[in-house]
Amino acid sequence: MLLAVAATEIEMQPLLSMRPPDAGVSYLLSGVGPLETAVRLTSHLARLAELPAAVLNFGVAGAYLPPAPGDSMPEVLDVCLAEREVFGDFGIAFGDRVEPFAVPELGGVDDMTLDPELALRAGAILSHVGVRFHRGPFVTVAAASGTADRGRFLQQRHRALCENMEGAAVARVCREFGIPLVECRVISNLVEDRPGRPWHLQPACRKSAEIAGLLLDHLRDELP
Ligand SMILES: O=C(O)c1cccc(C(=O)CC[C@H]2O[C@@H](n3cnc4c(=O)[nH]cnc43)[C@H](O)[C@@H]2O)c1
Repeated sequence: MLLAVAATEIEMQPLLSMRPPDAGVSYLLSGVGPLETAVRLTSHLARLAELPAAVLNFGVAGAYLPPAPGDSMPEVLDVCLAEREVFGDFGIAFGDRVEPFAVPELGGVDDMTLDPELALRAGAILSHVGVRFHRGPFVTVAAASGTADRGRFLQQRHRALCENMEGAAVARVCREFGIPLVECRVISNLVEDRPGRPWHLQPACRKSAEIAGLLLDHLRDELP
């Protein structure tokens, strides 16, 4: 059994509408943000008689701007596969900067490498069908970045591709339960000064659901 997790109806619904009910896959709406996600996912997993073989976290994300002109970064509707997930706004905020606590004991697990084998498999599945994608670190924030400066800070601090509001919480819970996680998102917007350009939420959600369906179909056949 695989578990597909998305934050909102607008991200989940296109996947459900394009797939028949499937004995090999279950679905969970995590809600928006790391707290709601950790609570709902933990509560869901704790009630299962058998844990899923893997979790897929999918949906949309905001791409950080290129650190220097000409640098390659994801653009709107690009596909991104996570190598790591980091809690980007855990610590002490100085304007757009976030610094870790000086006392290490105050820190929890805030930087997680995702299952490398699963990430490789997911990458191979995407490549096999000709889907181009970016691979790299993702940042999770409780407060979506509203300025390009904050985005630039988080991008440079973590060498990250994009930000979202759930992935690190999913990673932390999966680590606790010993479940491999793969995370794949499609860019709906750029992290820039608000209000910025309009978001491409609907096409990004549709594309993200198509990619999620593809990954679920292949991984369901490959995993125990
Ligand atoms: O209206 C807003 O300002 C707003 C801010 C963040 C997310 C939303 C959504 O409706 C989408 C839900 C989902 O999208 C992820 N997401 C997408 N872009 C970003 C971003 O630039 N920063 C953080 N999260 C983003 C996130 O995982 C949300 O759960 C609306």
